[in-house]
Amino acid sequence: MRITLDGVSVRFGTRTVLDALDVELTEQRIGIIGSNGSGKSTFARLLNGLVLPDEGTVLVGGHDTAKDVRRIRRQVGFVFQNPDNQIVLPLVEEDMAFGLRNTGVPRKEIPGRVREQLAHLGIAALADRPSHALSGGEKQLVALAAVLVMRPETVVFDEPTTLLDLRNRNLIRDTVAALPQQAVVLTHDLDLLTGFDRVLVLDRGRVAHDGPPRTAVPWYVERCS
Ligand SMILES: Nc1ncnc2c1ncn2[C@@H]1O[C@H](COP(=O)(O)OP(=O)(O)OP(=O)(O)O)[C@@H](O)[C@H]1O
Repeated sequence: MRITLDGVSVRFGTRTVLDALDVELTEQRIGIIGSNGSGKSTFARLLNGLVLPDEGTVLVGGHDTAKDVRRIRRQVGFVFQNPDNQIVLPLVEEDMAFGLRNTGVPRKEIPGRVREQLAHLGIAALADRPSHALSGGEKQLVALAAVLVMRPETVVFDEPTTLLDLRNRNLIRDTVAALPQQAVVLTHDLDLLTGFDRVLVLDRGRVAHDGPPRTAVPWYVERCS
C-alpha cells in the first residue's frame, strides 16, 4: 500500500511534535526508530487516522485519513504496545469475533476465521481461555491475531516486543517477518529490523535519516547512544 504524508505537522498545544513531514511509504517492511519523545507513536497513529494532522494530508491508498477514517481503519491494522488497551472481551475467541461482527462478516463464518487465525499463529489452544488470565506474551499474540483476523492490508506495530521474554520476542519477530502484509514497526529493539527494506530515524519530529537498516541503524547508534 502506498502511504503518503504531504507537509504533515502535528502539534499538541504549542509543541510541534511532527514538523512538516513529506514521506512516501511503499515498502513491505518499514522500521521507525528514534529516541523517547521523538514522535514515533504520533507518526504511527497518523497512518490509520488515530491522530489527524494539524497541517498537511495523510493519504492511505489514495484516501485521506481526515475524510475516510472508517475505510482506513479497516485497511491499516494497529497493534498497540500494551495489549490490555486492545483486548476488550472476556474470552479470546469472543474478543476476536467482535471486530468481525462489527464489519458485517456473516456470523456463520466468524468462528472458522477466528480459529484459523489463532492456529496460524500457533495459539489455537488459547481460543477459550479468559483474556485477562493470559501471560503478557500470550496477550500480545492474541492482540496481533485480533488485528490479523480483520485482514488489513497494512499492519502498524507500536513497540511489539517491549513486554516480551526472549522466546516470545523471537516469535513476534518471526511472525512479523512472515506476514504477507506490509508492516510498519516502531521499535527500540534494533535487531528486529534485520531484513527490513527501510528504516526512518525520527529526531524531534523530523526524519533525520532514511535508508536501509545497514545505514540507518549505525547512524542512529552513533548519534544517539
Ligand atoms: N496526546 C498528547 N498530548 C500532549 N502531548 C503529547 C500527546 N501525545 C504525545 N505527546 C508528546 O509528543 C511528543 C512525542 O510523543 P510520541 O509518543 O510520539 O514519541 P515516541 O517517539 O513514540 O516516544 P517513546 O519512544 O517514548 O514511546 C512527546 O513529547 C509527548 O509528550
